[in-house]
Amino acid sequence: MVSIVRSGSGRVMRWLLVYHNQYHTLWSLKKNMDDCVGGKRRGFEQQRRHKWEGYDEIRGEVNCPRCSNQMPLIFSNRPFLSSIQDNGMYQALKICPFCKTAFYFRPHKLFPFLHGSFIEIARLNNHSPTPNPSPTPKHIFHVLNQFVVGHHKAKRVLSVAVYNHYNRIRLKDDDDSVQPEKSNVLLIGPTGSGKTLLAKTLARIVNVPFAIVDATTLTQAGYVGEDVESILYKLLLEADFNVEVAQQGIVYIDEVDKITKKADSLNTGRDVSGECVQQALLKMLESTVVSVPDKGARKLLSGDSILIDTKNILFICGGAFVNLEKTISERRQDSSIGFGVPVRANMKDCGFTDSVVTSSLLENVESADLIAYGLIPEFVGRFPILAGVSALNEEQLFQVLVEPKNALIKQYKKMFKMNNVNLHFTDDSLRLIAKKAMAKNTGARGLRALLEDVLTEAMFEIPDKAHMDKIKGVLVDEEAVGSVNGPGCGAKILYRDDDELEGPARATCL
Ligand SMILES: Nc1ncnc2c1ncn2[C@@H]1O[C@H](COP(=O)(O)OP(=O)(O)OP(=O)(O)O)[C@@H](O)[C@H]1O
Repeated sequence: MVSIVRSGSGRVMRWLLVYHNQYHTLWSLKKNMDDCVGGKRRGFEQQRRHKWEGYDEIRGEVNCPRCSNQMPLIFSNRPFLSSIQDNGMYQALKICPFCKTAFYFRPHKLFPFLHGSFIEIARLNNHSPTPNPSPTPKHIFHVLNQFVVGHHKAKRVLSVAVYNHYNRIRLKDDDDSVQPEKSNVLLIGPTGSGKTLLAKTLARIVNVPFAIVDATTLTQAGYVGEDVESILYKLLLEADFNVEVAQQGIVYIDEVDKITKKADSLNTGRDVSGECVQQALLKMLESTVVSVPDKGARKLLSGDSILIDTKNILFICGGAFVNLEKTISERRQDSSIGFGVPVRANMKDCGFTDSVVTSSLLENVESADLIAYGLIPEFVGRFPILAGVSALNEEQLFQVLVEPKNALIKQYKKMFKMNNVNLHFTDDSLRLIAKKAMAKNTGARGLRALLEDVLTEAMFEIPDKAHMDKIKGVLVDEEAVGSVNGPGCGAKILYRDDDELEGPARATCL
């Protein structure tokens, strides 16, 4: 929920903005709108313009439904075309200055509350060269909170890192010899904890192109696999081949823990060692001009290439670094914090759970731990910002299901709504799904698979037009989900005909 403040008056009136989903927004006006309809309009500032005399404007601040940045908005009952007769309807057209997305505000009714929806018309220019104005760390943190559950400390670290990075770019024309260096970020945390989501959301907030690559597929030129240059080709693609824009994008390199010496010893089957891949990445991570083969083809086969300067590209690397906490614990023991007793054992004795111990250790990760793990010092040196995220606990998995703007439950409800069917979940069923995901140990990644299991049969049945008008709704309760280790009967399709319960649930549940 976001409040909109009416401007132009000493008395601030708050409105309530409720997001339906990313594109459509329901507007509610807390204050009874009685004042502003039927010609009374006492509550609003009336701005008369010479050409459009007689029409009213309502000024507000809204958060862009796409990028969440705040922008001013003016609703007017002035028709968009002078040839169209005045129908008294308030409406607004707006291009978000941050993500360059054009929206039309279509009101449905003004009384008793202002109701309407945002319609995305077009994205004019996907990305702007330097985000202007650069969102502040607090704003970045606030938006991250809307999309990513938990990881409070990592979000603060990332908010500051991204703010500084883009501020640093703005300094580029300064004559001053002081030039802040680039600070790439290394995110450490278990699978499905939201590392990629964090990086993706950051790119969205600052509205720059974003590319994801898997470190395990990278290799050196001449070997089977992707050359490191292909990373920049992906960024170029995202930037619609606008080199200036691509040069300020964010690259997320996943699974960097798989290009360590330790991973090599597990025989990954690659032609080149992980260490060679780290070496190949070094120049790009820092600042160099890379010749990116056109069409992403290999340099040897292709004629043309595009030059990309990486000095303003923010690289975020992520990896699970399984058992890294042991290395950290051993180091801390050496530095006598544990008085000879392993730190982990110490903390466990104090009643901390395994995950709390792990996350607290990961928050104290240092470059030396990563070198001990098998990253080469030169590689680690290019990541001055280290952030640890811990495995999500059961409560957080529950929150992932319902709270983020793009929460899974909201996505499925929307899909069912497309067939005019309401999907309901009981609170207990969602908690059970979270429990099952915990047992699977795949973090939030496992939640979607569990929901698919429960909903597939219902999704198979519902679009069948013959039954659609008879359907009252679809219910997911504990029985539908089953138990921690066993499957349930699947979502229950409720028919208008009283006691009728059909679909996958019928045989087992009734
Ligand atoms: N903290 C979180 N808040 C909200 N959603 C999350 C969170 N963590 C994971 N998810 C959900 O789980 C999905 C997978 O997460 P993501 O890919 O970011 O994990 P990851 O840590 O990068 O995993 P991996 O290391 O395996 O790549 C996301 O698309 C998102 O829907």
